[in-house]
Amino acid sequence: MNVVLLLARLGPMPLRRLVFGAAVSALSSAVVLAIVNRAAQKIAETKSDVVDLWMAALFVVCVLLYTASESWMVARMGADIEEAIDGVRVRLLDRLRRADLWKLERFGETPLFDSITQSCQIVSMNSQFLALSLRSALLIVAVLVYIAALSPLAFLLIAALMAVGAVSYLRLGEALNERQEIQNRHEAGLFESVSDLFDGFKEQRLNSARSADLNATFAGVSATTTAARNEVHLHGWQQFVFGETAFNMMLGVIVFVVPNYSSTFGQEVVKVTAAILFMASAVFGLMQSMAVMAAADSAARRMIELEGQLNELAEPAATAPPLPLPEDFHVIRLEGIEYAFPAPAGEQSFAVGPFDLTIRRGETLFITGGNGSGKSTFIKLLTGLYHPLRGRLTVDGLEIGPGRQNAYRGLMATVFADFHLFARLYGMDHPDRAEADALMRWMEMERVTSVDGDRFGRRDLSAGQRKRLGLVAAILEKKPILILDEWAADQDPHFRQKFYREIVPELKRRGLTIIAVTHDDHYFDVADRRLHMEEGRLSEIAVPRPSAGEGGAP
Ligand SMILES: Nc1ncnc2c1ncn2[C@@H]1O[C@H](COP(=O)(O)OP(=O)(O)OP(=O)(O)O)[C@@H](O)[C@H]1O
Repeated sequence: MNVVLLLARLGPMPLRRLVFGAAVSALSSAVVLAIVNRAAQKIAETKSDVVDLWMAALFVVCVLLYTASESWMVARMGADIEEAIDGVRVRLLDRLRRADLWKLERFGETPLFDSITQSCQIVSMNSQFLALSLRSALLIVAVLVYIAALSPLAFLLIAALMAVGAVSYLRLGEALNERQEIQNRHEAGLFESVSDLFDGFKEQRLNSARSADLNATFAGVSATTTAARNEVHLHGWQQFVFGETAFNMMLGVIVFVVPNYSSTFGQEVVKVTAAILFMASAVFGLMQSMAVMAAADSAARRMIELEGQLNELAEPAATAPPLPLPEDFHVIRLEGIEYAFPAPAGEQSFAVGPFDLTIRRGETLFITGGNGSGKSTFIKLLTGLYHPLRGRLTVDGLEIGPGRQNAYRGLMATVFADFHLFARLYGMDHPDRAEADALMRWMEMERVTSVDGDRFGRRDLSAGQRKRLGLVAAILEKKPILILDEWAADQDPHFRQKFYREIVPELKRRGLTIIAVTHDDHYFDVADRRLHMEEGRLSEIAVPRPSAGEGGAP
């Protein structure tokens, strides 16, 4: 039971509480049955309608005990399972945070979204059924013990019938679980289709053929999901109807079979029948809970599995003891660095390197090259987001292994081509207000938005404006190295010129080492060095210097 495993992560106490609550609830319920039977028998024997007050008082106590223990158990269980879910959710996010980039790219987003949102919700909504299942199971055991005390023969027959019924019921449950798994896979496909529609909303609105095709594909995925769901419902009901039939058979056995083999059973038949009918709510409750629990259990399994998978996605830097690096470094050296993307069978993988390169502090380096030549891959290797297959990276002679990875990354501020503008300036407690305002003016953004505390006032901006805010955030980080991937690609001609002719030189003057991927050949002269990428290989090209009196801008 994966929900139990989830709960066990909080230590032994929640499980003990659950068993204790269920036992008290089941026992008090069974005693209620015994009291009712006893009281009814007494009335039948004495033919008197005088109420036995002691028995009535005991009855009230047991009913109150049942109510209190049941409410306490379900409420406690709900709180415990929420705490367990919270723990898993936080751990999932923490592991995700420290995952290796390329392993994460391979893993995909869907299972992560599913587990962090949907699975948590399913477990949370259905967890109380675990408490009810356990209480129902214990109540059934208690009633069986009561029946055994009344008539050992009836007990043996009922127990045997229940054992056969339970095994068949569980077999049907296994078939149901398989269908449930198939349904989950189809639902993940449905989720992917919906994401596709959201991500490509504009494109599909502008092209009716694409929109119709997308719709047909979505309808197909939706139909298979519906079919899978129907299968689940069908198997669920088949299982339930089988359970009901088996239960009715038990009553038949009591009334039609047992009297043939026991001469004394006539005195007990009413009590045993009452006991079985009393057990009905527990049996049907258990059957229903098990169906619901199957969904919660498979969601809990997905959460537990994902935790394990994310463990494997963690990069070595996440667990290695951290080692420091001097912030005032002088040189970064790449020696024989090579990397290749794993390729599907039969296809050739894209490989970059070997890179042999020295970057000196304060240099402005432009990385140029055609689309798909490997510039962004090089940047990911340089920033330590991808790990080279061969070669080594050093800072002032210190090798960047797992222990120094975080300190090394700490030297850099970045604005990637597909950068994300965070809701808050995470990691910056109190950015200097005056400096932030000055930067906003420098980026010509002061009329559009502002830095309020540790967040930007607005984030619903154009692509070029968002990039400007990304640069403000990167400069505010005050890191010695600034890495920009096609930063100016979204800028208008005026600001592009300002970026290359004013901003980059000023940042260089402030001592920053700037490494920028660019296609803007009019401004290559701004760099100290230009490295050109072709099919994954870097070569240095002389930087054109404007002759005296010649303006750099086009
Ligand atoms: N996650 C990935 N998995 C597999 N292959 C990848 C992955 N990312 C990039 N590639 C491949 O690596 C090659 C280089 O990609 P990269 O993004 O480094 O090029 P680029 O020079 O930055 O191109 P552009 O100028 O278009 O941004 C491409 O052929 C691409 O197919």
